[in-house]
Amino acid sequence: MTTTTTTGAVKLENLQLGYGGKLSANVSLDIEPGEVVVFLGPSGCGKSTILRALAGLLKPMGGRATVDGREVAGNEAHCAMVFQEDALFPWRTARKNVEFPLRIRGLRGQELKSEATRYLEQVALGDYLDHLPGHLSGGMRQRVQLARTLACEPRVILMDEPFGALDAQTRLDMQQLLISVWERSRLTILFVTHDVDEALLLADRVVLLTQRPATVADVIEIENPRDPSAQFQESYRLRRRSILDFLGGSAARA
Ligand SMILES: Nc1ncnc2c1ncn2[C@@H]1O[C@H](COP(=O)(O)OP(=O)(O)OP(=O)(O)O)[C@@H](O)[C@H]1O
Repeated sequence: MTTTTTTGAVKLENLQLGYGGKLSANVSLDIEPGEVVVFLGPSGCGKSTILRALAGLLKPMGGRATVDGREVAGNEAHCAMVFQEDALFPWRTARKNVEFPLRIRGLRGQELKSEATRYLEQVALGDYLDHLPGHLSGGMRQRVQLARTLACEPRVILMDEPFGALDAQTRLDMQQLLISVWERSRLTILFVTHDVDEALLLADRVVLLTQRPATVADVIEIENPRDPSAQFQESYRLRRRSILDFLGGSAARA
């Protein structure tokens, strides 16, 4: 992987997570700065739980998670989350939504406006600055959410099935948009999906998780990450088949 990114190293060390004393995940994993890691696993295994812990929304039952050597605590500023259902303020325009984290960062006046505009232009929404979320399509709302996430200047972006609710074409467009955003920012991205093709397109590494409690079953290095033409290679077809077999086997055992 060629990247000059120096921040955004994520380390999960025997990280145990759960609810009401019941274990949902027990994972160890080292993620390099600027890496895109995609989690795949059976439904309910604990994928979202891992992201929630990194966002500081869930306290570990054991072990630890660090970002650049610093233990993740509540309200983790270094990690920003993008959910499947957009979490925009419906009464604020696209630009005002993006201004929100910028205000927290201390920006005001013309600088606030121009920075928010710049982030929205990065996601090709420069013509929709004053639109309310309700007047935007699902894909556009996800783009606003991505712009708002970038405006937080996180070291790590956590994406929980962000394109799961979009139609097939919009989903492909969003994948390409995310690739172009990543190429510019080189941020570390942890991404959860159920879609094997999405995982194989976006990831530097795909992490296969077992049934609940999620543990790391396998880590697959992708040779040509973010190259759409890779899907026409035989190696892609074989890898895709083996992942589908793994997921199918997990579902059968559940
Ligand atoms: N707030 C909660 N309270 C209690 N149990 C929970 C809570 N959130 C999740 N769980 C349980 O923890 C387990 C892991 O949930 P999680 O949402 O992380 O799975 P997932 O792999 O992301 O699922 P899916 O692929 O279906 O989205 C599930 O069995 C779920 O029922």
